[in-house]
Amino acid sequence: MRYIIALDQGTTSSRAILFNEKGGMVGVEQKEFTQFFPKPGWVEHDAEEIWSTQAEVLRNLLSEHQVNPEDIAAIGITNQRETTVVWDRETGEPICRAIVWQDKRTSGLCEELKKQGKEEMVKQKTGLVIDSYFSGTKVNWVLENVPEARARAERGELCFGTIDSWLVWKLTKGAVHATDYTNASRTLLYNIVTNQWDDELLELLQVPKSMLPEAHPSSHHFGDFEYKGRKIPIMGIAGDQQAALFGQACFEPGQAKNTYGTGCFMLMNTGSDCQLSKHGLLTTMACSTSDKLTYALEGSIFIAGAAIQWLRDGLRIIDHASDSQYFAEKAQSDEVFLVPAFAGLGAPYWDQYSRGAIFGLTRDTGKNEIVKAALESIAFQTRDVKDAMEQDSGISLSCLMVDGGATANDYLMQFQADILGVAVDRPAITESTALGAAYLAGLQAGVWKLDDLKKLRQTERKFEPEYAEDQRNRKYKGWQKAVKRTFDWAREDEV
Ligand SMILES: Nc1ncnc2c1ncn2[C@@H]1O[C@H](COP(=O)(O)OP(=O)(O)O)[C@@H](O)[C@H]1O
Ligand SMILES: O=P(O)(O)OC[C@H](O)CO
Repeated sequence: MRYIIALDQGTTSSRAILFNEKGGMVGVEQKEFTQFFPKPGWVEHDAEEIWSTQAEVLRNLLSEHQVNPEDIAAIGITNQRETTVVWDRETGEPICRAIVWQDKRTSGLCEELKKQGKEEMVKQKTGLVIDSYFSGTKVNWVLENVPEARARAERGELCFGTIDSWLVWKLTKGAVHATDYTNASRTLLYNIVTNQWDDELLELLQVPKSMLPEAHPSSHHFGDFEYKGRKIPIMGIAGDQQAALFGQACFEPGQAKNTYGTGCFMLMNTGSDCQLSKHGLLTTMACSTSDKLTYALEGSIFIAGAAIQWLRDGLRIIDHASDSQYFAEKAQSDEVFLVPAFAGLGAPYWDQYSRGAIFGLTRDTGKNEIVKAALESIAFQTRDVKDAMEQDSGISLSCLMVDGGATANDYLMQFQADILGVAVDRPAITESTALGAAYLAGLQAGVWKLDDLKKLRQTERKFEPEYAEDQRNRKYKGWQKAVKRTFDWAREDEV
């Protein structure tokens, strides 16, 4: 039996997952790591801790399951995207903490770039909007604010990478500085039409070219990790959301998935068509197994499962995320709406000044109603994105493939089907992200062919919509009214 290891480096935890050649999950190791919130709107990770937790779960997986290193065909890496690491090429040490995708410190620079009228040029080249979410302004911030950083970067002494690059660097002991197209396409520095780092964008954000990793297709031999005297090849890399699209076997144009984790990310494969959105979505690169490029439309929602974490850790009204289902089912009112714009709003609104709010409170509103509104906000945001996606692509979704931690919640899944008016399909393996990374690596290692993978996906449960049309429309209108009222809230000149 041959095995593939997926390293899944997420926003809140590092995981290592062992898959066998039938696509079955044989083992999982997971370790959470520290989230730093040094100032309002700032979110940081310690890149060394990311590496140490990732290395630890990999070691534990290998020792726990006593797999012969000879039987491991390849490693695939998948990662939280956009999070920015800058390290010293000589010592391999990060020069500051990693700036996380949720971090808003570069909102001012983004605003400035928009005022300079750069939005259209950036969109045409990158498929993205100008937002602090992406890596480019974060690299700029590091170079401007860490002492000596700019001079060192100009001298070619510093490397920039998203988390995949950082892990490859560490796994190969500094021999390889690389990334894949999916991750590169989230930096605001990569031209997704010409498929290369873009000089005009590098100039705009003042990032020296010498800092950048080499970009390759997602299935590619990136380098080797030495374990017990054997070289295990790293054969796959993809940003976690593109990996999930691949892991859900959405290989054909028009197929879409939504991943419910800290945020929610809906992606639709658009094939070789680099379609730019007119409705607030992003265009991004999907996984490529060769030099033939594949694109996707993406709706990025910043706060989804994180709203449930907030109920647990912030408000402390639930003990476990899974308790949210129990309280939501006991709720009496249907009129409370919670807009979890804790980090502004992503797709399709892109309002970095929006902030969270709860609407429709009355004297009888209690914990149950708030919990229900938080869960439902995840489904409403998904509906916003799904409508935009249908308008952009001209395709009506007949079914939505779902995955990620919060899909364990049956109340949420049923409400999702109800508010979308289409079926929601939960697969037997909801670890689509890791599975996608394993598929990419396994394809390159010759363990699978693409046709084999199509047969591996199995549905665990399909949630059919039960709402009548008018009920669906009434609820959704309430959400639209609520979300609009949060716009521009934190803008200084707003009265
Ligand atoms: N049963 C549940 N109901 C609602 N939300 C849940 C449930 N289980 C987990 N979550 C949420 O899902 C998220 C974890 O999912 P995961 O896919 O591991 O996220 P990530 O990869 O972003 O760290 C957390 O934000 C958590 O609050
Ligand atoms: O780590 P996740 O699953 O929250 O995903 C983060 C996304 O990649 C951010 O773009």
